[in-house]
Amino acid sequence: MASMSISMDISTTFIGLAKLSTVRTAAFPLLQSAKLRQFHTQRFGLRLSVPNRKRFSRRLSVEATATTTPEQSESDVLSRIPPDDRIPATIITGFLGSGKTTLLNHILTANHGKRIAVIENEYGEVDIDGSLVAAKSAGAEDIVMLNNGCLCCTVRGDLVRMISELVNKKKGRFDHIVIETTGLANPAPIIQTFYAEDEVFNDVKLDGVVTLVDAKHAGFHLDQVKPKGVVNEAVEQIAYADRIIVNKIDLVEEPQVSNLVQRIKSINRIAHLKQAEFGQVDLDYVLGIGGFDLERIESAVSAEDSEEDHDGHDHDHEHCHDHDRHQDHHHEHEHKHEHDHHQHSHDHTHDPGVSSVSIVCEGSLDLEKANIWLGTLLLERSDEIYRMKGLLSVQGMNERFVFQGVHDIFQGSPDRLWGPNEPRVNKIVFIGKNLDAQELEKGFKACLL
Ligand SMILES: Nc1nc2c(ncn2[C@@H]2O[C@H](COP(=O)(O)OP(=O)(O)OP(=O)(O)O)[C@@H](O)[C@H]2O)c(=O)[nH]1
Repeated sequence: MASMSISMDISTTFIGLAKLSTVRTAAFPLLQSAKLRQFHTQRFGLRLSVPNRKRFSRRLSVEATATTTPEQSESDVLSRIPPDDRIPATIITGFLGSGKTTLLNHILTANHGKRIAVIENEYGEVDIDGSLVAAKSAGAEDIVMLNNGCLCCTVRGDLVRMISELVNKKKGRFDHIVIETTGLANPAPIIQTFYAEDEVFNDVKLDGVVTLVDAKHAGFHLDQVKPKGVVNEAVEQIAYADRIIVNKIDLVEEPQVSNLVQRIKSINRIAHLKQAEFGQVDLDYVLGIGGFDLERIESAVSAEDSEEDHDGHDHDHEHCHDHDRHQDHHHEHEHKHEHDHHQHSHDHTHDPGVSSVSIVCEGSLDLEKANIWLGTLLLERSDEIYRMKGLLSVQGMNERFVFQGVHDIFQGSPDRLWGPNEPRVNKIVFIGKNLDAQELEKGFKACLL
């Protein structure tokens, strides 16, 4: 994989992407950082919520049966404990662009003998991750897309239905479910689904939460000071992890990785942590972890939680983002959680400045123009453009061109050939702060021939 600096020549970068099979552009070293350092460190205050203690305790009741009957022989006890043959599910989470799909593809293409069903949740209505996963996923039994909202919020009910459907219609055809969340998902409500929803709990057990952390950009997201009541998703994703993968270490120097590792440990001391490039970890690090232990997390964060005022108040979450094309996200979400010993309330809102803009249009791209437009855009806005993904139709190229960007780094490669009757449609999604949909669409369309 070649790398080049945008400062060399913006106008050759995008063309380079199109010509080389896979190219990473490590760009804008000057831009990144002064701004990053001025963010304050946010104190982490995890609020772990057990949605329904009674239901959650069902999981414990099996263990209680085993330990509260000492007079019985071990074999007698064991015979009373139904084997847990529920299907394991792994949640892959991590901030935008941290490498979730890359890890998923690694899982799907590796030789582990497991038949895996995938639930893919994309932020924005254009299904790009699904195409990228599907293209490489010889190992996947099924890939189901959840495109109309963020799993942790509006489509949580859909997740329940989807899991039930998978189980009811395809039981026996897969051994493991992998769920990739959006980069902006707060994992807590997703985790809770596995304990709170009968339809899920009876057939599926949460095997583990794997969080990808982008070694280059994570510090920026962790430092972001959110408005009062707004969840810092990057922090929560680390907080809820069983396994953490500090990914993309090829993009940074060792001291930066060490600092980040310390930082992560200050948020979550109990998760196992590995460093990786392109999500390349042993599969037994991420699959077959053996159960997400809600109580383990709960006790680990109780010290921080106890510093909050918990006296008998409701716990409301409110998230705002809407996934209409060319619009800022605003969705509202409210759910109440009951803690073991007390109730409390917090308003959780996804950062209201974060939005996605999706552009879909037929036509062929003029690379020269696209290059100049994109280069200029990123020079000015790379801090605020968290993520770009595109499936592009490039003039003179027979293959689809897959384009990915995370802040100032972007990468592209030709994908499969366009089908003979397949419309050459460009799809590009931007996720970031203060995006101007009209401006982006205008700029992109101006690059079409
Ligand atoms: N240099 C480098 N690039 C990586 C690494 N891992 C992933 N990438 C690239 O980073 C980009 C984003 O990776 P994805 O796997 O799509 O990230 P994601 O977390 O699924 O992204 P979202 O779905 O947008 O949240 C892609 O271009 C990957 O090829 C890595 O270790 N090093």
